Amino acid sequence: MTTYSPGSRVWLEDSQEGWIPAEVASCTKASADTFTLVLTDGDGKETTVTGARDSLPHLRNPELLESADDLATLSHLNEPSILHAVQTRYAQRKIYTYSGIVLLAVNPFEAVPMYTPEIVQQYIGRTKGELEPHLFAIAEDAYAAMALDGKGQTIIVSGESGAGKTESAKLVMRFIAAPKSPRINSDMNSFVDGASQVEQQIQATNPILEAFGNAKTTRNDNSSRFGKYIQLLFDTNRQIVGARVRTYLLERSRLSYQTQTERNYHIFYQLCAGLPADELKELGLDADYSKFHYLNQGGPSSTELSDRDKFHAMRDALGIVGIDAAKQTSIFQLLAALLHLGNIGVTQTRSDAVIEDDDPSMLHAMQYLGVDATEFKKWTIKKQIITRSDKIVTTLTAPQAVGVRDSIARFVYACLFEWLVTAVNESLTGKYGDAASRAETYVGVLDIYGFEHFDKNSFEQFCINYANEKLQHEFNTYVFKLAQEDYVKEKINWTFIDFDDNQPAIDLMEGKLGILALLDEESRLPLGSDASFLQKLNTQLDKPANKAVYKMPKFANAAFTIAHYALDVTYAVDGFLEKNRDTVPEEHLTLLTSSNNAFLREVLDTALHRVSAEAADPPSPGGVVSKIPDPGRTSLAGTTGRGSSVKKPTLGSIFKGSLGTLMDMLRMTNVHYIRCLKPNQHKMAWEFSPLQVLAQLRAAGVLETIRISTAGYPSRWTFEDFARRYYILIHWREGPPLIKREQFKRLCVLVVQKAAIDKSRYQMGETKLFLRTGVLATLENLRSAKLSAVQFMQTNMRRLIAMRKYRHFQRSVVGIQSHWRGTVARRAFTEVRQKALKEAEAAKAEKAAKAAASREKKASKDGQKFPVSSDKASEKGSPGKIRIRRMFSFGSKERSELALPDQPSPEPPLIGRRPSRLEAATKRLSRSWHDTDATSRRKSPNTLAPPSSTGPSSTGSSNQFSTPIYEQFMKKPAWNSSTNLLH
Ligand SMILES: Nc1ncnc2c1ncn2[C@@H]1O[C@H](COP(=O)(O)OP(=O)(O)OP(=O)(O)O)[C@@H](O)[C@H]1O
Repeated sequence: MTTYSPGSRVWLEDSQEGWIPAEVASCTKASADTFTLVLTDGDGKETTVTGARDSLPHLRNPELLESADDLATLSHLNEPSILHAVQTRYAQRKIYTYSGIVLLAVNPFEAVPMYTPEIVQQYIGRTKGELEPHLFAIAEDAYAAMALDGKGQTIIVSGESGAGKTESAKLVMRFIAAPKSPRINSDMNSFVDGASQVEQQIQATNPILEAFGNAKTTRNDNSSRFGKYIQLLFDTNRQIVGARVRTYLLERSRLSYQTQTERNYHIFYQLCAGLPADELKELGLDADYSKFHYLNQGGPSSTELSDRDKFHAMRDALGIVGIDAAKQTSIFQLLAALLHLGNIGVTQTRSDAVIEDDDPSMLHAMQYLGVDATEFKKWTIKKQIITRSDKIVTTLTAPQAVGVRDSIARFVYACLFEWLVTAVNESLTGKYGDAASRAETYVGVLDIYGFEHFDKNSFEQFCINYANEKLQHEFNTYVFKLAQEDYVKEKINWTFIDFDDNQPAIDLMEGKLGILALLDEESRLPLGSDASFLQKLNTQLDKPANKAVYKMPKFANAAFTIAHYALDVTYAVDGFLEKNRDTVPEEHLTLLTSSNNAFLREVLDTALHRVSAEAADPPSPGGVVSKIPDPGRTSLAGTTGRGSSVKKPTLGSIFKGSLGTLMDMLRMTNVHYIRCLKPNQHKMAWEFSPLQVLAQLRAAGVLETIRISTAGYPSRWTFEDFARRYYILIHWREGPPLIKREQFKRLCVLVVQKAAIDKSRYQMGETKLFLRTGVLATLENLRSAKLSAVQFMQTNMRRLIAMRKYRHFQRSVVGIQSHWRGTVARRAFTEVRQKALKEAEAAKAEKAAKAAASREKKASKDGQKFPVSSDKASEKGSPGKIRIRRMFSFGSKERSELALPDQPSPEPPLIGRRPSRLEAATKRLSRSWHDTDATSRRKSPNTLAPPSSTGPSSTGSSNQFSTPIYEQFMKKPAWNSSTNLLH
């Protein structure tokens, strides 16, 4: 059990973000089994939580694990931690994350450079986990497993609409179909340069299926409105020999109705935009598609140009899969017929529906369908009820007649789609399934709609969620089985545990007296209704045995609720019967199957009768039956004959049948999972809406899987990996030697003992160490604490060494500086002294000359007296002597010239003895030095910088010594470099 203590990192629930990080400020025991936590979030806001240990906030993982590329390695496996890991990685532009055997793929909503030929090359031959998570890693894993023992593989790609299933499935298929050493191609969308014919055919299926099966919806501009399973077939040499496509539950209602923001199937717009004018005219069509009722209910098309381009691409693709020009024209005629069908005017007179005999749309439609217009009109506005003894014909109201008209259009379109899939398959496997019979093994890719829940959920959501419930069951069984297999293989003590399985929900839907059975029963009653269906449901299913899965909603009358594995969904019964029956009246079926249009007959024949019996492809001419299991196909009729003896299957039963076949096949294969996630509703690149993704993680069963995982030992480490990471937890004398001797298991034992992990919380297997949830977090915390202590010691030791070095360096610099200053001062002093001596000598000579001159004068004017009145005359000595005296005397004019300009007061006079000239000069020089130095030191007190160039010597002072000395100093680079160093 994980513990809370001050400093523990937790997740606090938040209505906007889902969860926000917080820290435990204090933890106290409130009662015997309840605790009170005071939490502080990032903004410093305090929150107090009180509750039993299980209800306390989820713990956060150590930072190292927070953006782990495999969620299964998280120590605290909880919703917020998983969401946070996916969000952090997405913010780092990492769209793929593993969650055990599942790859989570978050839609980037913009082209990402992750599928280049270079990246394809990187993933070929590499095992999952060697490189960053990627769907190529999953594809390579599947291919390698298939190549190894020939076992069939299936990659299930699921997710909600717009999450990126189709794009992911296409990339996976391209990777698998790519030659295993493709030439590098600069076009990132086509890394299969030089693809073989089979590969080209496989790629050609995309534009065809997308044109006929995709449409613009509010959630996705290119939404696949059907599920599909594509099987890539390989021979014994693991070379691709062909492929097979199976489709599930095409959304038929779209053909006759679309909401304002959605569109009909792309093919209709492509036809109007891309067909040449003469061909359009021939078909009675118009480039302005808004003239057709089936196309003008939805929003305006903003992609006409791309519709035209796509039409040509689709036409080329039809050619590649072997549908020739004549067949193409027949297809376009049928499509034109459907558009005209939608334009047939139905009016109402009193209580009867009326269609004009010469309605141009009806005539056009019947012309292309090859059906008699009178008969068509009759059975569109009338209805025949066959009783045991009689046939009763009644008239229909206008809305009922419109309903019949639309059901015919939907039925023909569904048959056309089915025929196309068959044609594509013939091209991919050869007419007699030749490739399928040569194939030894396969990799299948299932692109299936994810769990859906809207404000109003109807029959479509019921079927989709039924499929997801079945897939989830397979998934749980598979994950659980895998987990347990590992325990057995590693020989650890393990009691097989049961997990809450979703079988009850599946039984509720498909059981003998389940929802689908009751719906079929009601659908077959001539007077069956949605209300009586709901009544049946409540009578049969609202029982204590179903309490956990079936509920009658409190606030909705015409609805029922199913507790799915992901969440509870309430279905409105309104329209269930109509959608389940969705078939044409018997009279119309007869009209269509006996049409003059040979192509229409072929289409219906293919769709209605080459079905379940042909579930396994027909034997090739050589009589070899395919070894490859067939994932089933959408059958539009039962297994019995044609005409009135056909027991018309309901959509529900068709879907149940094909799903059953699919599940049988999945059980025979190794399954790989890709769960696509849509990060936001407005298709914005790199925007992440946590609450929305959380709902998808729940719906994708990721959290359910985690729940299963946490029941056992979710963290598994090989002894070596574990030892190398955690050896620092034991004594340094023990760890490294054990690693050197490769005694990893022994080291693991020492680590868990040293960390005082309870024995019930880990198990030693044969090659792996199994840890219960939370243990890894404890070990990570211990490791972080130890590393922090080591780092602390290292930091302080480094600081000490650096300080010592610094002081030594500082002393050296100061020593050099004082030596250098001494040298410079001595040099200056010598210069001054020499100059002074010279001047003294000159003065002496001058004095001698003057004395001689004076003596001469005296001799010539003997006896004459001269008056002495000026100050100068009072000075004793010769003029030279007087000048020298003035120069070195204090208080004189010369002295002031020598003084530094900023010297506040003159030097006090020497008391007693008058200093010698040399003494005075030396003293002045040294004082000048000292003062200058002090001034510059004052200016930059913390440095050992040389005297500033703006100091006294450069301010125009008359100091004849300081200027050249400073200049010398300034010229010395050693000063600057040493100064910088000390900075
Ligand atoms: N790997 C990717 N890189 C770039 N863009 C992507 C990727 N995957 C999906 N997209 C974008 O998301 C859009 C929707 O993707 P996609 O059609 O595959 O969704 P989907 O899950 O198949 O939806 P639906 O169920 O409605 O068919 C694409 O048109 C594309 O713009």
